[in-house]
Amino acid sequence: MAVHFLFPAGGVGSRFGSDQPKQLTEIAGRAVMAWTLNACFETDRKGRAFIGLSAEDAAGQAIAAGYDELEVFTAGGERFETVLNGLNHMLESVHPFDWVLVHDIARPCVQAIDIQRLIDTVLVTQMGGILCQPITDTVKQASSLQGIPKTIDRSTLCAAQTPQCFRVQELRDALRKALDDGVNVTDEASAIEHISQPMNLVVGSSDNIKLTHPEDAALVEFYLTQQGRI
Ligand SMILES: Nc1ccn([C@@H]2O[C@H](COP(=O)(O)OP(=O)(O)OP(=O)(O)O)[C@@H](O)[C@H]2O)c(=O)n1
Ligand SMILES: C[C@](O)(CO)[C@H](O)COP(=O)(O)O
Repeated sequence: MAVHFLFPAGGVGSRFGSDQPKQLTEIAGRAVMAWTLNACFETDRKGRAFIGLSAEDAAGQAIAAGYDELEVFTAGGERFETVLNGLNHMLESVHPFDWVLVHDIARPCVQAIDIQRLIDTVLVTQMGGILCQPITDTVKQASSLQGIPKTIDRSTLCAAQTPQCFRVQELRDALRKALDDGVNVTDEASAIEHISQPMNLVVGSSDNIKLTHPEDAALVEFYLTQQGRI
């Protein structure tokens, strides 16, 4: 079965706060979305690649047009809607049992070696999986900023990254069910958890950060430099 990429790229970056979608931010002369796509296309994926963009995002559309292998679909108002649009679009022409790697366009420091390890794990086990990172801080349960918070055993916790890889139809159906059931879906794994399916947790790299706040741009540049990509 093929392994495809789906890039949700319809966000506006409200927490980043610039006057354009954050994935258009230039780092060392190249847009964040281009750094992300270049890293992903270094992998041995043997599948197609789809990107969800807003119709108003002319600059994003222009960058996407520079990649022959990218197929564009229309993004939704929320991340899960973009992913759902993409999966529905894919199911018109790919095999439902194919695998899809969903990767935030806003994670430009992802390394091909980590994506490849996720792909290999999924294909060997024939079970979906996600890249993740063990939590290093002591974690408090804090429903308010007062009172005595509970400390949570961090050995049971990890931070979810992307890519997250599942079968195309299973993920589409799981996302739909999660939405029908009113479950808050911030990543693909949330939907798969809701249908009680197991998945692989593949430890990735701590530099696979998401460009979220303005200060993350300097970190992205630092990590890309450290990786020898700048
Ligand atoms: N309607 C949306 C919202 C988000 N995303 C994508 O989902 C990924 C992760 O989302 P996030 O970091 O939340 O991006 P934004 O929505 O752009 O940021 P913010 O929440 O700060 O507005 C990004 O690649 C973003 O482009 C998307 O495809 N469609
Ligand atoms: C998918 C994700 O990047 C995994 O960490 C995350 O869930 C996106 O959600 P956010 O609320 O926009 O950070």
